[in-house]
Amino acid sequence: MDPRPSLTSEAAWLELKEYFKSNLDNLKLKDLFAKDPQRFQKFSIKIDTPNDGDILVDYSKNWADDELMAKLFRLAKERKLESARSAMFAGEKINFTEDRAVLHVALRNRSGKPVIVNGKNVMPDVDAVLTHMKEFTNSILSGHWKGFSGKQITDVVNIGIGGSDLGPLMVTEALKSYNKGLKMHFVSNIDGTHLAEVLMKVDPSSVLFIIASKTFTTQETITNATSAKKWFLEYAKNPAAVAKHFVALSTNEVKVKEFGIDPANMFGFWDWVGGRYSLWSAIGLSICLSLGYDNFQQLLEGAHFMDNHFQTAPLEKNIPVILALLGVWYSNMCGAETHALLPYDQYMHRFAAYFQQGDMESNGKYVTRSGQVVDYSTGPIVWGEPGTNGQHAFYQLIHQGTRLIPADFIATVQSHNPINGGIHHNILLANFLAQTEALMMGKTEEVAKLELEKSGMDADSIKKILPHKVFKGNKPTNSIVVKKMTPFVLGALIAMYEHKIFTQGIIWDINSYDQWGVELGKQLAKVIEPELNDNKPVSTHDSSTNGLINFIKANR
Ligand SMILES: O=P(O)(O)OC[C@H]1O[C@H](O)[C@@H](O)[C@@H](O)[C@@H]1O
Repeated sequence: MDPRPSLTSEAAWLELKEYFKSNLDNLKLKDLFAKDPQRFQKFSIKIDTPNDGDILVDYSKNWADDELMAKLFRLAKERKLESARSAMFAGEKINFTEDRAVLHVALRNRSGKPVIVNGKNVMPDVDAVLTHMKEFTNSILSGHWKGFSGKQITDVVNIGIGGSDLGPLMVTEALKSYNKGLKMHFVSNIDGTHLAEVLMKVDPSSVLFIIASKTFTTQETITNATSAKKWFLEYAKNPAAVAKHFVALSTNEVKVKEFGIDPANMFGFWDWVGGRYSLWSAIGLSICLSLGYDNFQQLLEGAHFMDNHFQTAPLEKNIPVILALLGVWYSNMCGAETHALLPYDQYMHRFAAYFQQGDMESNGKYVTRSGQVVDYSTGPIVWGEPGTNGQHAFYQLIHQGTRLIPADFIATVQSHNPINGGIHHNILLANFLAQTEALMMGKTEEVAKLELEKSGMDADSIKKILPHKVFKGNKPTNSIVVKKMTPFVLGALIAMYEHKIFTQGIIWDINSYDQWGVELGKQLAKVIEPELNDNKPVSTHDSSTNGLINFIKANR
């Protein structure tokens, strides 16, 4: 990709700044709706999936009108978004700090077309790993695969961290109703409690450990895997039994062998798959085992469907592009610092946690691709919890706090658990709808006053309480509604956010695909770890770090 001029010198950027200053008062949500009866039709997009119903993205409750949208699309064009998108899909090494292509889209490429990396079509390798995953999954689920004592596998423990944990965990939870019978467990934290708690629940003769690590050098994962193997061998006694109970997902065959896992039990992937984009690769093996291979394939199909939309829809009708541009508007022009992801779906309780890595590790960068320090903000803080729990916890601050918090509300029309005649889901949906309406409409002083008067309150008390009862409203939200959370639809939603992150990275001119920021803490932990092995006081750090280390040593 060519070097880009500084973002703050782009004509569209300057126009947006000006628009913010002179027009924000004209972008009040209530007025925008009053002015234009067609606003919902104009500012929403429905895409029709082949078998899983429509996906509706309603972005009409945003501080945006036609003129603003036109400026945002112009910004995307000035930043050469379309050619950057082609570069990614064509396998150019857009992750230049690691000299790597960025091709998670190849992992779910169902088009039959080749994808070339370093002059080689990678699709045969991708398909070979998928076939291996399919065979293995079928053999485990059918009970054909037996443990060392002849028992079938009943439990799967995925040991990984970051991208080798969050994706499989989020998806197996989000699609739990498709589970084929295996009990799924995830161990990520180096805190021995995480592994110890899981080991208490599983039987060594019927457990399968999946050691998931792109590099196979991550300290947490290798330590957890080593402790799991030690625990397993205490029961199995025979090192040959490891082959029946340990498999590896990695790009590093040498390290996998060194750990003692047979390369026949290794599922490979490649350096052009970023950790936080790897659930589509062999890292998805626990997803396959939980949902069955056909459902995993549906997840890939859904993502591919969204890849096609992102590649072919005009910018003005392109969902990831629109979500990204609105995010840029709020972050860079309106001063928003965070973005909330609020799924009204209990199964999606790890969705925000997943995209904390997806977004914050991708776009948490302060240096442009050409090495300049940015003079604008980049990736937002991403956070969220499922509705309605969030409503009873932090929504107060969204409704009446001082900060601007753009939020995506996500809901499914149909529930996987329509218990008690569907009343739960009706109430859930009513809350989903009411919140974005309330955030937009607010409650004026007049309305609040009338309500208090009607309740019979005296004038003095009304005066005291009235300011606290007013909601300013005008809080922007997106609503994303799908028919049902199927594997296909979830795949499409994940890919939608991936491409949103890509688009924002291009606007901000940062490399969204490296993660050097996670290294420094790891390096320092390696220095400190041996210092904890004796009781001698330490004085080589700053006084705070010395004080903390010495407190720990004195209290062991
Ligand atoms: O799969 P691995 O190699 O164990 O890495 C696990 C994680 O490590 C680091 O925190 C980062 O590089 C993440 O992006 C990665 O997902």
